[in-house]
Amino acid sequence: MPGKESEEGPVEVAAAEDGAEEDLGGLTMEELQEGQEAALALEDMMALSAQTLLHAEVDELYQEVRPLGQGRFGRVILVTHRQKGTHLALKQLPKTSTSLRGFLYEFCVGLSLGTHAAIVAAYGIGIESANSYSFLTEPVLHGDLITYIKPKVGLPQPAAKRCASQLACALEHIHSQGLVYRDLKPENVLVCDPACRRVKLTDFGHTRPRGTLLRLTGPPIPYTAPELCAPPPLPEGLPIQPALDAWALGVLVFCLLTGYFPWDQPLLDTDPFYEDFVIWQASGQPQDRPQPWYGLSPAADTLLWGLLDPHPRKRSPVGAVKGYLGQPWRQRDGEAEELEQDPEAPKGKQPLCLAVAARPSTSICSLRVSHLRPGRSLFPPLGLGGSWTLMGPSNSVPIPCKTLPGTL
Ligand SMILES: Nc1ncnc2c1ncn2[C@@H]1O[C@H](COP(=O)(O)OP(=O)(O)OP(=O)(O)O)[C@@H](O)[C@H]1O
Repeated sequence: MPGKESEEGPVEVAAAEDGAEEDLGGLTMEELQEGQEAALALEDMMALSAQTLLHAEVDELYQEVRPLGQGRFGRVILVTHRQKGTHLALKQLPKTSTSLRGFLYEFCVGLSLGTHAAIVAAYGIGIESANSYSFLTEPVLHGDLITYIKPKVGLPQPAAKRCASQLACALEHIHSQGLVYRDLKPENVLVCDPACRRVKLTDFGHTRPRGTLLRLTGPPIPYTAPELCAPPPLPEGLPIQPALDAWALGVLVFCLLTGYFPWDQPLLDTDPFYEDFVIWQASGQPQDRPQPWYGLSPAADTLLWGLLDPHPRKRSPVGAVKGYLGQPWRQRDGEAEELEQDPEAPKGKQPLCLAVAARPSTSICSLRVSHLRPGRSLFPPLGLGGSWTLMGPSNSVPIPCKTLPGTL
């Protein structure tokens, strides 16, 4: 997404003369300065890039080979350079939905970060055409990570660890530049080879300097950190911190290891899966472990509890992943089974696996139900949408809770 200017603004330094963190919405003076330096460096780069934009139609310079992807804001095409024959990825943003400033912002952030091995390299070529703005990056030809995460299974453990470690390094690099990425999700992670050995982060349209004031503008998604869902500390919004990315990394690692989202939204009272997680974090008792978390190892629990701490100041930094790479992240398969069928589990919390007929899809898929507590709902695996009818274990008798609407 190209950089948006509305609803965002820098924090006023003058508000913090006595160094009180409250005046800065929880930011320290040092953190604020780091963000402001990043913002100034980007402004300089945007001014220079505006002067060096090529004015041409894309097909005068490049030959289209095939589409690589389509986002909400732009399409990405594989092209070849007409003289050299080099393959490149061209992201094209229509002028109807993208301002020159928004384009320059995304272009320059990508350019300043693209030197990292786990970030898509940018080529510093920006083009203004009659109806669009475009820039060029390296093409990454094995699709995005979402297609590799098997629903209800995830990725093989070595691949999950490699992805987590490379993404943690990429995010650390972004944070070291005074920026917050803000859009970590599998769709923005490009895969370089079929075995998922190397991945690269792309799409810097949401990246902002640390301390930029932001409000949540749409409904939260699993990757949205809880502090963004709460009323902001300053009237203008929440000053953003790298902890937002640490939360999203925790959710992504959970998805990689299980093939499930841990919750739909990190909202107590609204999302029973999040509520279960917070109860388990508070008690630390094995019997409170939410069903979707069965199968994870103690090391994965500790790592994820740190990244998913609801308090941003206590949350582990993204680099914490590196300290856990030498330990298993999943229980042995047998152990996971034993846990699921634990006869000692209290009756009211016995996990249950039910068959669900998905509509309008024709396939029958098995979904998990959180706990046998009244009012508790389905735990949706990744990648399934539509509305659902709960069926009994025999796969024939509908359960009294009838049709559950559910859209992913
Ligand atoms: N360098 C690249 N090489 C190969 N495919 C790419 C590349 N960059 C992007 N894509 C593909 O194009 C899709 C859309 O790109 P991108 O996320 O940059 O667009 P967007 O409009 O900003 O998306 P969003 O809706 O998330 O804001 C990606 O999900 C990916 O599949």
